[in-house]
Amino acid sequence: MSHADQSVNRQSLLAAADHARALLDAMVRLDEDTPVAPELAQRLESVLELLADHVQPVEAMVGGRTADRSGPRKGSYRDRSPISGVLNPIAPPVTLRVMDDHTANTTTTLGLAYQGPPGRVHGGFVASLLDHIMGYAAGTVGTWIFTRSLTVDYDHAVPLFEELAISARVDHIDGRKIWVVGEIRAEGSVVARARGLWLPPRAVPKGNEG
Ligand SMILES: CCCCCCCCCCCCCC(=O)SCCNC(=O)CCNC(=O)[C@H](O)C(C)(C)COP(=O)(O)OP(=O)(O)OC[C@H]1O[C@@H](n2cnc3c(N)ncnc32)[C@H](O)[C@@H]1OP(=O)(O)O
Repeated sequence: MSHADQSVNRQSLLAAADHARALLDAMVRLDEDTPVAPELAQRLESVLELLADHVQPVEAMVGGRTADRSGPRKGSYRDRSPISGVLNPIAPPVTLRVMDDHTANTTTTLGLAYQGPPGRVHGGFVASLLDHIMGYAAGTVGTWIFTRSLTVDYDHAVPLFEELAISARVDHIDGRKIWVVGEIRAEGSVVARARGLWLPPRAVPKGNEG
């Protein structure tokens, strides 16, 4: 496939991911007695049939930078992230800004697919957002790092449908330990805060040494 074709294909994939995102939103807004339910199930089944011969085996997609170098490039690992992956429909997605001063930030607005208590973002997803943005701040110190500990304070409701500003910074480094703080603001006020510890593995995971 030529570069131009690749780029057109990627645009189509991005559009498909956006449609899938809109589908997730529509699914959680459907009335249980919606008359279109049988047709919806049928149409989605045929979409899955279309994909059946084209989805990659999971082994090709698991892993980091060097997953399956044997075949043609299967696409970026980061594009598949559940938080910032543009090709992953469960990701809002958020566009990360990662800075040289060991900070990371983003903004996002979440809809009903992320609802916990009525009108509020699910607490687990609040933690996931913080974990991800804080992980990227920690990732400015060392490439391979894992969340070892994360403590979230839910100070106030994290609202749906309003722009959330999520930011994180490395607080201090103690040997291998990277301590990070993060927060979420809505309308300028802090609604959730977190503190966490990130650590590199003792050995780089197999297949990702390059
Ligand atoms: C392509 C790649 C790009 C990557 C870019 C980055 C972006 C990523 C974005 C993604 C973001 C999403 C991110 C994700 O989703 S990461 C996925 C979720 N996290 C994991 O899966 C991690 C699971 N854990 C482990 O694998 C290991 O525990 C690791 C490797 C982390 C460390 O195993 P290791 O065997 O080395 O160490 P240890 O566990 O014995 O502990 C080590 C030290 O830590 C101290 N300790 C522990 N807890 C606390 C505490 N609460 N307060 C104070 N101290 C604490 C403890 O006492 C000990 O201290 P010391 O005795 O050594 O002094």
